[in-house]
Parts: sequence; C-alpha cells; structure tokens
Amino acid sequence: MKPAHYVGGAFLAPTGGTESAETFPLTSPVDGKERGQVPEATRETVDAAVAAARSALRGPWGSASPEERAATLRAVAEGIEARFEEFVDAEVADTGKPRELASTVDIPRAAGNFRAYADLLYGRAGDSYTTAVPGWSGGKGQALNYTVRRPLGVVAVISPWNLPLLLLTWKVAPALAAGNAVVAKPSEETPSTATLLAEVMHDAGVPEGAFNLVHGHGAGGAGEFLSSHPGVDAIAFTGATSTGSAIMRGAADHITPVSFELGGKNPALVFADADLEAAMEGTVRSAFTHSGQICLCTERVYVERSVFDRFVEGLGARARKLSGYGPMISAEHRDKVLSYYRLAKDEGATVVAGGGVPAFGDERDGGFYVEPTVLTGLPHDARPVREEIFGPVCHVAPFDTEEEAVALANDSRYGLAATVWTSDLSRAHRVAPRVETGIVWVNCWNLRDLRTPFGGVKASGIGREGGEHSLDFFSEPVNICVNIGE
Ligand SMILES: NC(=O)C1=CN([C@@H]2O[C@H](COP(=O)(O)OP(=O)(O)OC[C@H]3O[C@@H](n4cnc5c(N)ncnc54)[C@H](O)[C@@H]3O)[C@@H](O)[C@H]2O)C=CC1
Ligand SMILES: O=C(O)/C=C/C=C(\O)C(=O)O
Repeated sequence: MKPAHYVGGAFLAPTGGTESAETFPLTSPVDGKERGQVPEATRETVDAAVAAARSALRGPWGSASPEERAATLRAVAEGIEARFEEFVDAEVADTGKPRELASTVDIPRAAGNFRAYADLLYGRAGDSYTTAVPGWSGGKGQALNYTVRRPLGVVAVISPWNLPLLLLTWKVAPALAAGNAVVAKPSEETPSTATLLAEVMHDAGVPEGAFNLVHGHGAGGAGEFLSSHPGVDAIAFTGATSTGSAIMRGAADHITPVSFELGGKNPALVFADADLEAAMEGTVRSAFTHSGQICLCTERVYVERSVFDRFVEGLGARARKLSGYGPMISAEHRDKVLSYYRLAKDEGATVVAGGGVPAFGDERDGGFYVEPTVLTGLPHDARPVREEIFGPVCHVAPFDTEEEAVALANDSRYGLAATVWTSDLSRAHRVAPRVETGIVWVNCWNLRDLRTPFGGVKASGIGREGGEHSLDFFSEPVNICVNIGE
C-alpha cells in the first residue's frame, strides 16, 4: 500500500492531477532503512481538499440525517475490522510498535471510535425553555426556546505519529458524526493507516468530499497550509505544545476555533499506604508503554519517603527486565531522548535502570531504540524533570506529606494526566481533585471510557474531547425562539 492523498472521493497519484512530483522518504524506525515514498501535498492540493469538503456540505453529506450518518460510521467501523490485519501490519511498519499493542489498542480503538460516535448520535438531547413574553416587547403570553446543533463546516484534523490511527479517528469520527466534512493530515512519519482509512471510507460509500486526506509535513507544508486556510472552520489537533502555539497563530487570522490535545509531564503520586506491587506494575505500564511515546505516560513519579527505596528498587528491576519494546519514531526523536539521558547524568542523576542504547546484535541496531530508563536524584527544577521527553523514562523523587506531593505534582507548566496510588479512599478523593490535570487516574492508568472528558489544562491543551464534549466542539448550538402567543 502506497500512501496517497484522497481528495473529493479520488486517490491522487503523486504525479497526477493537481499534485506535484514531490515526495519524501518513509523510514523504518526498526532498522533505519527507507521503506517507500510519501507524497508531499502542495498548497494547491490542500486547496482542492478544502474545496471538496465544502462542496460535500452542499451535497448528500450535508443533508444526511443523524441516522444516515450513524449508519455511515458503523460501515466504516466494519470496514476497518474487515481489514484488521492490514491495518495492524501498516501501523507496526510505520511506528515499530509491538504488534500486540497495535492489535489490542490502536486498531480496535479506531473501529471503536466510529462505533462510539454512531451510538452517541442517538442519545443527543437539546435544551428547551418556555419563556414569558415581556410586555415591553409588545407581546404577551409565551415563547418557546429550543436549541438545535449545526455542524461547523470544514474541519481540519491534524494528528501525530504516536497512536496514528487511534488519534486520527478520535477526531474524524465525532467530526463526521456531527455532520462536518473533514480534511485530515496525519503525521508525515505515519501515513499508512490513514491511507487505508481513506480506502475504507471510499468502499463504505462515504459521500465524496466528506472525508479528504492530505499527506506532508507540518511547518511550511501541508499542516500549515491546512491550519491557516481561510476555508477551514475548525481545527482539531493532537501533538506538541509548541506546534499548538504555531497552529494557533495561523488560526488567529481567521478566528478559527481550535481543540488542542498537547503535551504532558505527567506525575504519579505513590503513597505509602498503596498496594506497592500494583503501583510498581502500574508505573511500568504508565512510563514504558509504547516506549513512553503516549502523551499520557508518566514521566515524574513522587513516592512517600518511607517506601521510596523499596519502590525505586522494584521499579528499576522491572525496567531492566523489559524486552520486546519498540523504537523511538525517528532518529531525530531518538537523539532528543538521548540528549535528556545525557543531560540527566550531567546534572548528577542516579541512573537506576537503562540510560543508553540497547545492543540487540540484529537489524534493530540500525533502528532508533533507547533503553527504558529510571532516574533519581535530580532537583525539581532540572530540565529532565520539567520538560516533556516523550520517551521511556521517568524520574522518581521522594515526598514527606500529602500537601507536598500535591504541590510537586502541580508545579509544572503541563496538566494533562496524573495517577494516584493509595488504598486510603478518603485520601484518593481528597487528592484527586486537587491535582491540576484534566484526567486523574486512581490505582490505574489509561483506563478509558470514550464518553468521558479527555484533555488537559495549562499548556496541555484547550477544550475537551470524548463523548458529548467532542460533539459539542464539532457543532454550534443555535437557539431558536418562537413566539407562541397566549
Ligand atoms: N500527543 C502528544 O502529546 C504528542 C506530543 N508529541 C510531542 O511532540 C514532539 C515532536 O513530535 P512531532 O510528531 O514532530 O509532533 P508535532 O506536534 O510536530 O506534529 C504533530 C502533527 O502536527 C503537524 N505539524 C507540525 N508543525 C505544524 C505546523 N506548524 N502547522 C500545522 N501542522 C503542523 C505534523 O505534521 C503532525 O501531523 C515529540 O517529541 C513530543 O514531545 C508528539 C506526538 C504526540
Ligand atoms: O485516546 C486515548 O485513549 C489516548 C490518547 C493518547 C494521546 O492523546 C496521545 O498519546 O497523544
């Protein structure tokens, strides 16, 4: 399968139609070798995609009923499931992530995203108020106010490389459910499952122009052309906080609304009363799943002093035993993560586990792997403790009081997700609401119910996605006031 743009219901050959001959190489993170070429969308291709989306809103897609839209979403979910292994192969090839992760999380969740929003469409209720008509308005009796929701129009979806199909569909599904037309731009590192999704959309009979796909880079490329496009009515983005700022600057010219899910420096608080084995196992998952390349991953662990040594020893031993993990997405990202490993050592960190590059003695030595790493001993203001690394690494520090634990967790520019490990129910309910993040897990991590609000505070994002929250973002409430007289 070759990555291709999908515009107005047609796949564009890299050298045909409005497309230029420009392509860029796709590199395998597993062995560093080139795996193919990806077309780079020109400004004209992005214009064509936005125009196709606009025209779909005037056609059958724009007049489809919620029931018809729900049926379309279900057909897409079934289409993904029918080609499940192809999707898994493509996601594994692009990211190098363990096959088990792609087949138990990424691809099932992508189909699940379409099903969840098909179901949610049936549960939507609107406001309705009966209002007395005041004498000063020249009338009497009553008026009926009710609210309908109108799609925003053409929605740009810009997604990252870490959970490529999961995060793309997490936005595309509610955007379509709400009746919008979409132009999607996946990460340049991971174009394959998005192209398969376009094939599924095509085969499922999604009306032409309702879903469009353009490939290419971000700054100065397809991402920027799309997010600053005057024909785009809303932008949904997941990725780096710095990219969010850049997109916001472009969006400002057209007052385009944004939904942002950005970076994190997520804390875990481990109290002495916690089930320590469960906390260690949970932290291994939260710090090292997908080699730490999930925005929800734990990078700061605060442990009550009386159990600190035991926790560090247990976490370090588990980290050293990890095998079968995947690589960083690119050489550039590997170098970034390794620069933080070096910085931590230079700043006096104790390396409890990892800290370098693994040697496999096979093709993976040409890939972009780094070791799962546990650090201690850095001051709270050290850069590796404050900045998002986005790799398989966490720093563990002790605390003495609940107050101090909460203060340490909150002393960050980010506020995406936190985990609290305690067996004291009162403490759990006391601490969780005081942690300044959009999501707090108690005695678990990344346990997801797709109806719940998902997103971050501070530099971790703007708005919430999930369930009704996504449908609210992707539609505009319109109040209709009818004078019904006496
Ligand atoms: N969910 C998260 O929080 C994620 C955070 N990151 C963080 O971002 C760092 C860099 O990873 P990248 O994939 O390069 O993330 P990124 O934020 O640069 O890219 C995400 C998406 O935005 C697009 N993009 C980049 N610059 C753009 C611009 N100026 N205008 C419009 N679109 C633009 C990219 O092409 C890609 O589709 C990582 O090291 C990590 O720290 C990366 C991926 C996910
Ligand atoms: O929606 C999920 O379950 C996971 C979301 C993860 C991210 O947003 C991320 O890693 O970027």
